[in-house]
Amino acid sequence: MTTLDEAIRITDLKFGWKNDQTTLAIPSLVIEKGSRTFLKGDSGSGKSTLLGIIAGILIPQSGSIEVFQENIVDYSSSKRDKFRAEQMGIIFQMFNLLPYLSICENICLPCRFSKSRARTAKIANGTIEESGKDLLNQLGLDPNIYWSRPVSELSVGQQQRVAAARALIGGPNLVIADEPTSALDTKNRDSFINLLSEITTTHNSTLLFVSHDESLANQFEHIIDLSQINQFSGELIQ
Ligand SMILES: Nc1ncnc2c1ncn2[C@@H]1O[C@H](COP(=O)(O)OP(=O)(O)OP(=O)(O)O)[C@@H](O)[C@H]1O
Repeated sequence: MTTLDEAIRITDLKFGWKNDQTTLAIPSLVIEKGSRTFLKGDSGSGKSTLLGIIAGILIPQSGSIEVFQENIVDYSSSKRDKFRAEQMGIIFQMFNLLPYLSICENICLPCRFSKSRARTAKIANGTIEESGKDLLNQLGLDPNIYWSRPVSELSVGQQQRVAAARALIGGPNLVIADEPTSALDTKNRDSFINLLSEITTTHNSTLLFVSHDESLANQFEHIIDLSQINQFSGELIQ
């Protein structure tokens, strides 16, 4: 059972991309509500897979994944989608911006799927759009220049920041960031992490951050090494 202080509780997780292979076998993992955690692990060790499971995008073969006291494994896929839209802001490794939408439309999208995030954005800045512009500005992109542009015109580092603004709008309870700084220079990377910390602290959001760059780990309260918690030893999933 999860307690009210917990954002995520994973119990007896087993996941394999194919039924006869195990990628993750995690007996137990607990992440406290409001904490900021750095998840590290070698390339290919399963970090993105674990984030996909926590986000309810991937379903494990067995185990329970409780997010804010709800076992999302038991949910239908539409209920999981709704839960994700309400509770989570996700910066995907490949950004997943919608290329046929403008920057403005991409950033404001979560507020179309979540009333509570729309409400929080309006309370913060008057309108959803102003909230998006404020985030974009804080991330170092001038909204006067970029707001109405198609995302296809952006550099990779700029797309990463638009993806971050989309994840943060409306203060979701859980922010999941998969290599969110890989395309940023040092200056933008540091201000990005500061902003992520600031916004998640303001909303008492839980932050789960994945990066190859271990020099970033000291900016987080908790560090989880996937190789320490993943008991996968090559056995088949039973
Ligand atoms: N869509 C997929 N289909 C089949 N296997 C996959 C798929 N995605 C990942 N894998 C496999 O799962 C394992 C874990 O991959 P994952 O992307 O989770 O690792 P990672 O730790 O995030 O790596 P990186 O740091 O390089 O992004 C790898 O062996 C990978 O080949």
